[in-house]
Amino acid sequence: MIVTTEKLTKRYGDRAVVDEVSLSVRRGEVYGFLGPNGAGKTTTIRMLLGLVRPSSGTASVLGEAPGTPKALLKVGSLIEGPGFYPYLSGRDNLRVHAHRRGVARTHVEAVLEQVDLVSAANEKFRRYSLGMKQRLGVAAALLGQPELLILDEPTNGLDPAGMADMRDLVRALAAQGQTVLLSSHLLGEVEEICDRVGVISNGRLVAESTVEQLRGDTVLLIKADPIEKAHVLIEGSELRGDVLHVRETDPGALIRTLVHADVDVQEVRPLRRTLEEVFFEMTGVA
Ligand SMILES: Nc1ncnc2c1ncn2[C@@H]1O[C@H](COP(=O)(O)OP(=O)(O)OP(=O)(O)O)[C@@H](O)[C@H]1O
Repeated sequence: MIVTTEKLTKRYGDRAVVDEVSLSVRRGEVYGFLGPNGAGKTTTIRMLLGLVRPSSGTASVLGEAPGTPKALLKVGSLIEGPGFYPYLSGRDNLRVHAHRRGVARTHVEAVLEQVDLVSAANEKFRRYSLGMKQRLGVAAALLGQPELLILDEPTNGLDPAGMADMRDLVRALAAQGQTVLLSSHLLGEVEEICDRVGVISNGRLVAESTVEQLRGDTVLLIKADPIEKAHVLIEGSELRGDVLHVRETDPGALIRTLVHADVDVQEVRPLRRTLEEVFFEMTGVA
């Protein structure tokens, strides 16, 4: 396990903004920390980085207590935009960061490549698009080859193209084996790039599982004629108006059964609950 928390809690006054959160991030996965604004994502992440002291509960990051020098050396993070100098180039900004963190200069070229900014490396930071600025932030977080990369709302404020770019970047890093913990209030985003998801609502972790598990079983929708005959033939099917719903079995076998019985099959398609629907059910927030 790269990260584990045990009943991690942060109270401000008598309000628990993070309330007994127990989560785990495994090596090599992209873990999505999903929740509406104000749910407690940033506070949790700040506790994992040793920036906020928990009121109770524990957290372990790469086997270390959060915020200890040993833990910090193995974690790269992008929370608030890192300080970059507008009049320095992207490359020079990274050199400054590398120097501050005691990372060899040669790493700068490697991370520029990782985030696909080599061709723009000599341009001044202030000329970068928001998406490029964010990628440079990820590059800075990658300096020192951290075992864990933590990104807090990495696509916030980006236009759709920038968001797509950032998703591609996270996927590319994951393909290289990088463990990533990212937070988001965007379901589609988490759905697309994460292996597992922790859903947080009002400070509480209300679910933790793979995206698939979260969605639950897939249901097949069947249109056929005559529908009543199909209903009788397909065990466990439910007649809903003029279509059938059935928990996914083998669609091929199902179609064969109907066709052999002279039932005309017009449509068979999966009815997938979107993560959005699931999320809404769990948090009451669309
Ligand atoms: N220092 C603080 N003092 C008091 N309340 C705080 C403090 N920091 C955060 N909060 C409150 O805790 C709650 C959770 O905030 P947090 O930033 O962790 O949420 P979040 O899920 O990251 O949301 P967002 O996406 O808006 O950042 C919010 O209601 C916030 O107002």
